[in-house]
Amino acid sequence: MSVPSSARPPVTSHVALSMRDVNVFLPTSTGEIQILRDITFDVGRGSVLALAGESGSGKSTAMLAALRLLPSGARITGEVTANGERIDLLDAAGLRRFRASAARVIFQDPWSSLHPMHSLGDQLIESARSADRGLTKAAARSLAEETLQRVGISDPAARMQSYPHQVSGGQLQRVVIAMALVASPSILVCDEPTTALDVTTQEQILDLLRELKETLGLTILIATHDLDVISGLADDLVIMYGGTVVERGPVHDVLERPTHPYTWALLQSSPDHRPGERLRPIEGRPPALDDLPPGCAFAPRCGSAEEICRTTPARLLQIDRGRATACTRVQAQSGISEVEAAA
Ligand SMILES: Nc1ncnc2c1ncn2[C@@H]1O[C@H](COP(=O)(O)OP(=O)(O)OP(=O)(O)O)[C@@H](O)[C@H]1O
Repeated sequence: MSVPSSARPPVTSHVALSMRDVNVFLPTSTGEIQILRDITFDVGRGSVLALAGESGSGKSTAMLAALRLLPSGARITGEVTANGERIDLLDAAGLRRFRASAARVIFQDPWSSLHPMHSLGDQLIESARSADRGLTKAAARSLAEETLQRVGISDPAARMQSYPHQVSGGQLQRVVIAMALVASPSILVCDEPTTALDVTTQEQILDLLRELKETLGLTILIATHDLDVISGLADDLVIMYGGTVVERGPVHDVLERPTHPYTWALLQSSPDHRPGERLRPIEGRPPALDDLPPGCAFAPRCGSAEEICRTTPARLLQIDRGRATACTRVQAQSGISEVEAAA
């Protein structure tokens, strides 16, 4: 018996952040290039969803699209919903409010997230007051100190006086996380937040994110190359390839029973799941986004590809409760067809 195969479940109140058929086009000297294709996923309220894939698969662009932080000239279609609000329809004032308080972003490199000439305290206070204009400077200061304590910075009052160059990378990433938290966001978007840090520090930052999810009920969308990040922190996993989602599901299901040959190849390329290890490249090269093959984008690198994979575009379809795959062969084996999906 087949299960319902729509890969687009309705957005419910349990969903904090949702992307529906999101396409992103960036301008080039000769026109525009499509970076993302039909991205669809939900991040459950208070849960962690990881985006994984090789470099260039579109993870960062998907995160920027979720916050409408794309470079100028970018064109986006589809729907982005956060806390029940259509982000793709917000005007400039609505967007400023959304980014100042509801959703905050943490980038890979903590040094680039902070102004080198301003004290950490001033930057934390500014961040808190950008989210709540009614907050006095004194209240913002005490919120900043409390938050530094929460993220594991000792002697916060003294640390507030420091400048970024006086603090180690791991401590600085904690400060960047505190800068996000002073805004009391419900959604934290983390773009490879540990990649620039040494392995021990990576572990500490991951522990902190786990703790914040548990104690504050934060919803976290995280992009990563690191399988250890995925298995220890995420509830759900989205695998991206060539600007599209090729597999989606609960993290342990996907890691233990991958359905898409690309997911399988990713896991094979890093069999030990060692902490801090970046995924080793898979044989062959990722596709050029402006020259995708006519069928499945992974077919040229896929040892199991058949004629249909090379000729028919792959579509992400639900094959089991909570599981979706874009592998045409697996869909056929599961008795799922696109006709059913459209019904
Ligand atoms: N401003 C831009 N103009 C043109 N192409 C871009 C731009 N930004 C990103 N791209 C292209 O979009 C694709 C996806 O990039 P993106 O940074 O989203 O991938 P990623 O999976 O996050 O990679 P990484 O892990 O290396 O950060 C890449 O091919 C990249 O070259």
